[in-house]
Amino acid sequence: MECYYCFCLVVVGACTLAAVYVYQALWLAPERLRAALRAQGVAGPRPSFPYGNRAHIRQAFLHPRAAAGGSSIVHDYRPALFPHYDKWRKEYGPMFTYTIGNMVFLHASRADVVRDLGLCVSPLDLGKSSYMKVTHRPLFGDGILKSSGEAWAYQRRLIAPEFFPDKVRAMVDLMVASATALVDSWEARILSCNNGGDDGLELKVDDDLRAYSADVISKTCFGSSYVRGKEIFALIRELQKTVSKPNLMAEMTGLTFLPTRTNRAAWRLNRQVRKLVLDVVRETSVGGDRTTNLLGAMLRSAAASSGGRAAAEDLIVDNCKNIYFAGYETTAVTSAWCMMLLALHPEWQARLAMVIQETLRLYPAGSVVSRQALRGVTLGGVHVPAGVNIYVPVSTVHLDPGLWGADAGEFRPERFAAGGKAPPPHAYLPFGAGARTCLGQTFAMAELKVLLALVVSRFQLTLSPAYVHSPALRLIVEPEYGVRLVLRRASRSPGASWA
Ligand code: HEM
Repeated sequence: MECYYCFCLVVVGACTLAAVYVYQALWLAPERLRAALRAQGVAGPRPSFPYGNRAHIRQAFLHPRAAAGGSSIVHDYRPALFPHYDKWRKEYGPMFTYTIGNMVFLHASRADVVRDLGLCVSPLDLGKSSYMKVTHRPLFGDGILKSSGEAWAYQRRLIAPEFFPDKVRAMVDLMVASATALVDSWEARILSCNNGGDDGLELKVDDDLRAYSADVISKTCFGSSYVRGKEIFALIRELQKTVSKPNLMAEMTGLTFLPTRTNRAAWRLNRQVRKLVLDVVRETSVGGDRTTNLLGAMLRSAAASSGGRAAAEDLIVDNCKNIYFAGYETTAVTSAWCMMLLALHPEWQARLAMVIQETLRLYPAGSVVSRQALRGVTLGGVHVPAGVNIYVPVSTVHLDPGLWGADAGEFRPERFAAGGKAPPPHAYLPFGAGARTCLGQTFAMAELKVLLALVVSRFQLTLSPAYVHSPALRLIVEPEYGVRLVLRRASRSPGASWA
């Protein structure tokens, strides 16, 4: 009998301890962070236990989203994609706090916060936001995009030199060859579908632009041909779709081993991608030290490291996936948005560089710049305690009439004209901000310029009446139904300029 009481006491004690631990982790710890922000005047919606403000977010999404076509295109996609941010910004101003599960967020759409992000130069100050890290693990692993601290700094040092301007210049010929193959194929399709006439070709350009982007990344960074990379890209895109919905329970508990349908699909895709990447690695290894591309740099670093074979393979596979994702989707989607805007505003088809910049302002592929304070930092005059996730909503900064003027929501590439009024400081961040800005920025701009210059020199673009304007968030902001254009062969070269 005594034994029974002892057992009951142990069970009750263990349950109480577990309950206290859970309450501490899910409520008291985040409440301390919220209190520190509240004390400095940073307010926000009241969270409830245990999911924080998740119900408020769901409610905000209940309103029907706008989809528009033809002349009724509105560039501001925030009411459709981020209605909760819009609502809270109206209630609490440009800096507010909210909570998802036990993760506390500081939402800040102010240029001084962007400026201060740039001042936090130590990898120990700010890391990447850990929100969705568990959900996205199959897609990003511990590669450069999602890692923090010294692990991130090491990978940045390893990868950055591969995207220095002289390296990118050496890649331009490969970009031109890939872009030429694409426009040649479009021209051939126009000719074959019109029997040599020029009534134009209706085309959903997205998949072809993805193929171009995949070809460029594959050849320049990995030396493999697109034929080999094609399978990897298709799998990564499937993986991206599979893990794009937050798995809140896994985020709060860290438990990822449950064989749910999503988990099983992600594991399968992950195994397939790993195998294919390692196949490419084995082929590349034959080139040994002579391989001068990104993959070669990673192979040399892995060979020099003392971390063992599994760690070396992880470094390579994770970063190949990261670069495929970072450099493939982003550029393909930006070029699709760019062609949509050029079709809508044909008068700009001869002046491209400003158009690319304006496209990246209206349709930045990365919708937020996200960080997590690894130790206390000061941003925009607010002391942000360690553990807080900092989200800068890029489109809100880009569309702020206080920063960009009353026409902030309109397509006006001339705002980037050389010699014109300079864009407002710390208010343009399509490639991120601070120490973690996009490594592929020069590469991406070169790739976009090469492609668009060739496209507008060969074709006149108009928007198809079938185009439906519906930006959708799938990790990056994409045209939900693709970009449908009508392409006609240009009667003469318009002489696209980089003005
Ligand atoms: C239009 C095309 C692109 C856009 C809009 C874009 C945008 C971004 C953004 C917003 C970030 C996060 C920056 C931050 O958190 O402050 C990022 C990071 C990154 N991007 Fe890009 N990117 C593009 C193309 C590329 C390409 C072509 C590559 C490589 C081939 C690339 C490689 C990377 C890498 C490695 C990082 C991680 C940097 C780090 O965390 O240290 N990106 N990019």
